[in-house]
Amino acid sequence: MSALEFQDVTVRFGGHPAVDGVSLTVPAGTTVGLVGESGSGKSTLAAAAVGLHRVAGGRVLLDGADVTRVRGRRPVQLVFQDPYSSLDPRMPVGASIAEALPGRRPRGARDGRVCRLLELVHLDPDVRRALPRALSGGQRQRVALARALAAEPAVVIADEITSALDVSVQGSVLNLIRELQRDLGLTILFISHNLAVVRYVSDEIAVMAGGRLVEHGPAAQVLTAPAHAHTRALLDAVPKLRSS
Ligand SMILES: Nc1ncnc2c1ncn2[C@@H]1O[C@H](COP(=O)(O)OP(=O)(O)OP(=O)(O)O)[C@@H](O)[C@H]1O
Repeated sequence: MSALEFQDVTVRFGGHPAVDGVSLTVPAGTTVGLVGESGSGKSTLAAAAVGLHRVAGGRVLLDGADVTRVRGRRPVQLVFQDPYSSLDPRMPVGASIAEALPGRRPRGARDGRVCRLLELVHLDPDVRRALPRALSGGQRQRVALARALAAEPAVVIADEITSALDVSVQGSVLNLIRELQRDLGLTILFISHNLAVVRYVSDEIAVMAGGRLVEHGPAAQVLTAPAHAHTRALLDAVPKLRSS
């Protein structure tokens, strides 16, 4: 299990800071939910952690080492809202997952590993022969998770992974996230604009607004005693928040 640590991270686009001095730790083996309205900088922070955006200031550390400088195998895996962006539409999903497996292994061993990864995300191993377009949105998102797990990551960053799904499917993907976190001891940064969704999976909740982190604490505390006006506004946007 590994901790992911953003230390005073700044990311700029054309001089404008989209992420402005954010410090946030995702403790090993826990899920931290990151919420904030559209444009608050959540995705930019996530992309910085996997080297997709250059960090203009600060550092992103994995167990104390700068993760943006890691060569080869990526210990931090990012799963997006739209699995089409991570799955090649012309490639059977099994091949997409196999591509992400580390190291060399015989074909039979690769196929066996792909089947086990599909089972882990509760898909029939036969799905490996299908193209992404033959699958439902929820199934594609499960394949994207299997592909991320194939890389044997220490940390998974899930960026709005349920936002494009029907509400009924959202619940089953959220259950899967909880299960994977618990069974594999993953460290997860779970990003969503929807506080109700974040609440369901998170040990801690962090809130971004205007590129800055404005609130962070245990999930129950942030939800019941929000300290910042932005958090209260996000809570007000979820009128049907039920207790569980
Ligand atoms: N590649 C880019 N080039 C220029 N500006 C960008 C780029 N990516 C993001 N931005 C800007 O950075 C700011 C933060 O965007 P970001 O996508 O990180 O926010 P977000 O909280 O993830 O919102 P959303 O959920 O809508 O994606 C916004 O003002 C956005 O327009």
